[in-house]
Amino acid sequence: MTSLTTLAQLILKNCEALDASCVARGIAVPSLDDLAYTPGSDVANHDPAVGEAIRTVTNAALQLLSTVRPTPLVLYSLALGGTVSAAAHVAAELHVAEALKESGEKGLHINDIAAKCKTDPLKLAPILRLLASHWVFKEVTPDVFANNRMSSLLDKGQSVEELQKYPESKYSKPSAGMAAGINHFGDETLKLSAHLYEALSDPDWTFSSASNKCAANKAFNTDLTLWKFYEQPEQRERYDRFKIMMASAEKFQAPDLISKSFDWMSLPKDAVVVDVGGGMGNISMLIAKANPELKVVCQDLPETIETGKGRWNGKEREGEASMIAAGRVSLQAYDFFSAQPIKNASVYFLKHVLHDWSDAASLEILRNIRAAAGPDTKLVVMDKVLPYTCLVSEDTDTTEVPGYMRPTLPAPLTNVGAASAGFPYTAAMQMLMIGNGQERTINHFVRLLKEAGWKLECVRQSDALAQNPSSLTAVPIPI
Ligand SMILES: C[S@@+](CC[C@H](N)C(=O)[O-])C[C@H]1O[C@@H](n2cnc3c(N)ncnc32)[C@H](O)[C@@H]1O
Repeated sequence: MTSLTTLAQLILKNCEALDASCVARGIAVPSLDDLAYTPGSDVANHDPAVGEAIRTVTNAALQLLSTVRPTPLVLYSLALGGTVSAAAHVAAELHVAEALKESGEKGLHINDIAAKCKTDPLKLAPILRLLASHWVFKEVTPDVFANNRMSSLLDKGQSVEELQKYPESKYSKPSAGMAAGINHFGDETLKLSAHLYEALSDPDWTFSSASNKCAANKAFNTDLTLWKFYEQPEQRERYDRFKIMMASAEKFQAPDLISKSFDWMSLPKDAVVVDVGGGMGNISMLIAKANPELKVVCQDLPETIETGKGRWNGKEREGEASMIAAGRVSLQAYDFFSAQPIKNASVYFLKHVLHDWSDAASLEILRNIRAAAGPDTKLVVMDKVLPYTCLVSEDTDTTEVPGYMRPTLPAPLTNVGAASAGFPYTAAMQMLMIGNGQERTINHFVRLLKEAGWKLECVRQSDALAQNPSSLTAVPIPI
């Protein structure tokens, strides 16, 4: 039987290890009341042992909280999670963090904050109080709020006056990526979430794999896929915000993610790597820079390829422009639902592509590549490998994929997913809502690839809980 103290002891043991790691790094354990966040000041770093201890603390603390709190209350708190997202969205849109910047730890009265942010103090107060109860902003004295470590991340790097005068350039500073993400989640994600059941319960949509029969279509009352919807002139602000969020999210990924995604050195000189659905070519450039003997072709839809060509033209990007001039990187317009024009490439690389699509659509993409593949071709898929929330032992799971990291749990923990603090599962929900897409478990990948004529040869993972995308290498099999 699990006692509360068993859980508490697990937390204690791992907190001691984290304290020691902070001492060894010469940093203080950060306070949630710190006035600002600075990169590198988190307890978390890239040390795997630190990551493991954090996951255990997270998991044990969440299990402890869910155990001691009244069960109906735990469920209601979960169901009300969307209100926090809405509150953070309002705070970021009204520029509250910027309004509080000057007043430091003393903070500002809610009436003054509301006046600066041009809103009603009686409406803003409950919003800030909900956030403060989650350590985003701090109520320093009654009705007086100040910034803290978490709310400082909402600061877009401009004054309230500038932001109000030029709203179209509110995300122009590098620090605005976090606010772009908060506003995307509080706008699109929240709207889509509210329409998920409507999409699932529509009798004509329930079993549809079409990417225009999902929550996004109900939420925005459109027949267009989300990507086509975004391309409409009146959706420009949302689309730009999405791109800024994606670009800033890349910074949180492990820096060696791409170099470790495949044994690039094993390829012969002038081997062709096709980055299918490669966007504007960021990843193609990374591969080509690290492996100057390869020829990398980035394929994407015509509009994206055109934008990409402009992007690698400027003076500040001479390195990239010269790789294009030398033919090391090229950009090619191509729709991956049609026949693949490059035959027998050494590698077809698909990063963050398949998760956007249902199984039916993914099979089409994979089969088009399979038809172009030669006997020595490798397929590299980079996506999350979604962990099961239950523990799977080697005895019960017969999947044998070299490199697959089976999650483990110290007793008395019972929920693998809790250690991830939800992240891969919320991503899976987003994929479902934006286009009937899927984040997939290892067995799901094995099945899907096999059906398209590929055998999953190995997987490279930096962690077992999908905090980073994994890289799956497959080889063609007879169809
Ligand atoms: C999530 S992004 C991933 C981009 C890039 N691989 C990365 O990881 O940064 C998905 C990409 O698929 C592209 N895409 C969507 N539909 C496509 C299609 N039918 N043919 C080719 N590319 C497509 C999008 O334009 C977008 O660049």
